[in-house]
Amino acid sequence: MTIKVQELVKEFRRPKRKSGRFTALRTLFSHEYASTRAVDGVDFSIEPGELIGYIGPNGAGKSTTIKMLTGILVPTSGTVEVAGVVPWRERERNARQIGVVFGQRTGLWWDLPLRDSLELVRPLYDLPRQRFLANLETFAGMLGLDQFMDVPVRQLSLGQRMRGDLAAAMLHEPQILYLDEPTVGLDIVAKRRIREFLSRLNRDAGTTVILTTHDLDDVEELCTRVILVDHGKVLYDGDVAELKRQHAPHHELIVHLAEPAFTADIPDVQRTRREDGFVTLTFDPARIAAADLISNVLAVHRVTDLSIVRPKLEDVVADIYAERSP
Ligand SMILES: Nc1ncnc2c1ncn2[C@@H]1O[C@H](COP(=O)(O)OP(=O)(O)OP(=O)(O)O)[C@@H](O)[C@H]1O
Repeated sequence: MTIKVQELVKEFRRPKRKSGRFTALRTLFSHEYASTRAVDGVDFSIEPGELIGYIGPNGAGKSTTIKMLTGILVPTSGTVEVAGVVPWRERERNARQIGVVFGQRTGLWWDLPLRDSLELVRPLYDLPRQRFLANLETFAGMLGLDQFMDVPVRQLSLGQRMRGDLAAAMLHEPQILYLDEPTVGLDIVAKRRIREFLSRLNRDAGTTVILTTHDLDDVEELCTRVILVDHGKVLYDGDVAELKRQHAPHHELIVHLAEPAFTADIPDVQRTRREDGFVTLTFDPARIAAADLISNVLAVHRVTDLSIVRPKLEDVVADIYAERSP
């Protein structure tokens, strides 16, 4: 069930807008086009059972890539293989092995109770009744759907609807799940529930999960690997921890001392006294381990409080975006 993407390009062309009188008419008959390279030579491969964060700023080309992986869009050039299937050539075969959830839209029937809406998934995949019912029970249990199975989809809260969408995407037991912003607009509890579900699915069923999101806490909590894209190109593909090491190598130890002056002299550590009386010690864990630093401080001072602050993925990524934006 490997996903292989090579030199993937998607260009959108639209007629150049003409200015002056009869704008719409002149645009309609114009043969000039403006083109956007939404995806500009992307390569990656994903092994079965990985849980990947596919991230990047607005307009980076994430959704366009997901749409090519799911077979909704045909690329301008390049290749995609999902378990040996070229998604846009064999859409139906591809659909049987993947589940898709777009956070901004629902795949459920608005006017039907959730149960009936999920029931409509069955014929799409020719699922035998017994298998369908067993899966429905499993996912309803995992996602806590039982209380609102009989509520029309239009009356569900965003979080409840998203859980319904996740169940709908998983009823045919796909081995790959694509999620485009599954936690957008959800409160903290609903987000946590979705994250727990994805983590369990990945751990217990070995489902490969590809997740695009602007909520980097989703990535930090769920993913070990991240693919960072901007302007249609891959900027980074690898470990979340390594991305942090490369861009924000320093951690902070924040201490509060019983005595007024900080006198411990520790090489490679920068210290600043904060207005609230705490001292911030900035250190590189590759040079000195947090535990050694703490012992060094405790050897000289009586400490009344301490905490360690590690760089957050959100800050690291915000810095990368900021450096790149014109
Ligand atoms: N159907 C389309 N026709 C023309 N241009 C498009 C189309 N779909 C996307 N684009 C353009 O392609 C670029 C990439 O869009 P895409 O939606 O893939 O980005 P994204 O990374 O998913 O962004 P976001 O985080 O805002 O959802 C953008 O410049 C967008 O305007």
